[in-house]
Amino acid sequence: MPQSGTLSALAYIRRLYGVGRERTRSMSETAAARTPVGLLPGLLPSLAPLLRAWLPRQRWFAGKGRPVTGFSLVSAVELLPPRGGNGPGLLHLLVGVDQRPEPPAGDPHDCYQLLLGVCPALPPHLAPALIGRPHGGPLAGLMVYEGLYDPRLAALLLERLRTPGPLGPLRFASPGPLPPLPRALTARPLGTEQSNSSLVYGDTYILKCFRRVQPGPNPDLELSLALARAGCARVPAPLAWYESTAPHPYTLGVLQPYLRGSRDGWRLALEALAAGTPFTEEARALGRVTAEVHTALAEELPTVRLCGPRAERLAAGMHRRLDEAVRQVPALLPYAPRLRAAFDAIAAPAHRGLGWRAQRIHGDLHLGQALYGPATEPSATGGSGDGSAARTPAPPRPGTGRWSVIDFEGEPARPLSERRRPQPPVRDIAGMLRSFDYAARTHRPGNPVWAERCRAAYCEGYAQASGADPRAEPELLRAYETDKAVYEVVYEARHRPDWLPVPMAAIERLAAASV
Ligand SMILES: Nc1ncnc2c1ncn2[C@@H]1O[C@H](COP(=O)(O)OP(=O)(O)O)[C@@H](O)[C@H]1O
Ligand SMILES: O=P(O)(O)O[C@H]1O[C@H](CO)[C@@H](O[C@H]2O[C@H](CO)[C@@H](O)[C@H](O)[C@H]2O)[C@H](O)[C@H]1O
Repeated sequence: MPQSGTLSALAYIRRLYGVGRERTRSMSETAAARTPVGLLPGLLPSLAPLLRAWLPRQRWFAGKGRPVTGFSLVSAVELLPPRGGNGPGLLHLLVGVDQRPEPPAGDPHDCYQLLLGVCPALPPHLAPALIGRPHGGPLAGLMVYEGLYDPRLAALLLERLRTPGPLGPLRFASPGPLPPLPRALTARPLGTEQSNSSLVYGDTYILKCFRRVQPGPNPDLELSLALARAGCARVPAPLAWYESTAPHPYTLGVLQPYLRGSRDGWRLALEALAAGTPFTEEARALGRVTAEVHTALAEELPTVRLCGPRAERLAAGMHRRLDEAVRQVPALLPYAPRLRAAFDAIAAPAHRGLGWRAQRIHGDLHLGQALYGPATEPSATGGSGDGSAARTPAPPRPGTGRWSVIDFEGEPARPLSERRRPQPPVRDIAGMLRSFDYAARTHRPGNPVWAERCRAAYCEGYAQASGADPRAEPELLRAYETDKAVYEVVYEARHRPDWLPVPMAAIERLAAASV
């Protein structure tokens, strides 16, 4: 076992998992990083049948429901060469996926980040990670699997993040040196697969690997760095990240401190509903935190006023998204005219020379993005002086903890350029209001009074901390709630059809309300 927190992690991996010297030599080899020229010919054609079956089953695969018609290799890096010894290899691939029909706007194909483990025989505990065994090509006869599920490969990725610098088309970066690695920092994939894939290292760090990537800085990294600069303690500050520099700049992964002992707001809200207890104090505190985050973002990044054509474009965007949503989910059609009235109402002030304040925002705020944790800061390493892992604190009792906000990526389905634009902060508030409604409707029996109380308390908390009550702009709030509900209808239809009635009930309510 390692002697100290600053051990060579390679030596640690070697000892812990019995990875041979020949194999681990690859760590220094990878520093000189190569595109695996020997692998390229035939690699993608041999993986294509496996990926065609495996990709659409992944929660993070955005193109569900449209057959995959082809693949293209955007980049390939051997983080650990396959066939280098007895242990596994790790391939980093960026793969373009062609589907039919092509999306009506934007890129004709999506690009996904894949971290593929490769080994001669898969240990039984990794059986669920199997992608398949290519019949031909450079990996013929080897097992190809989801590399993030293999703690040996996850450890390698963390070690790579500790040594900033280029690696072929990849670049590893950090704002400062990582704290010493605590002992026994075992990696586990986060159980709940969401839009991306996350690995938790010994309850100390969390590494989020983005799946569908788009060229340009991912706002999850960009905004978390800005908030760290602003000294906002409500958002875990990035410790390291990796990106690709060629052929396109993609943000690929971000390492943050893991907030031990915290629980997400969605679970807490459902528990409160089940216990029949109010959630208004938590909602009020969350409103205050949202205001703190918005204030810090407005201090750190540009703000604008959306007047004239820019305000009209806001409404036009909502109309466009509704058009597309109706195409995908025809059940929206009967409600569309009434929903459109809500969108038109926000363009009206533009005709009177008025406008809306806009700034960088979270972009996909809901209860699952708020973590309620112990009021005191966890230590940066999670380790005690001797390098042993710290005990995970018990989750705080209601009223004794504090909220943090995570996942500033915005709505993953939207183009990155759109997600990075300044937007009215009311949009985030609408997202959270929708979430209280979601929780209350998911619970049996539904509890609209609970939701209404939470919604009011959340707005009050926001007003207390920012001086601006979001309810003072009712047209904007309603338009954004409607826009969010439309997004949710498409999201649920695509990812969780059983949940479709939840946002559809909101659509019905919003369409029935008078403008
Ligand atoms: N810093 C953190 N500390 C503790 N848990 C976290 C942290 N960041 C994320 N999580 C957990 O990981 C889950 C997924 O993270 P998120 O950033 O929302 O990923 P995705 O983009 O895949 O939805 C969250 O719901 C939360 O439970
Ligand atoms: O957390 P992600 O960035 O992956 O966000 C996506 O998935 C969310 C669900 O996990 C989805 O949120 C919707 O369901 C939530 C309950 O599960 C609810 O609290 C939210 O209000 C509702 O929008 C989110 O929209 C989607 O982008």
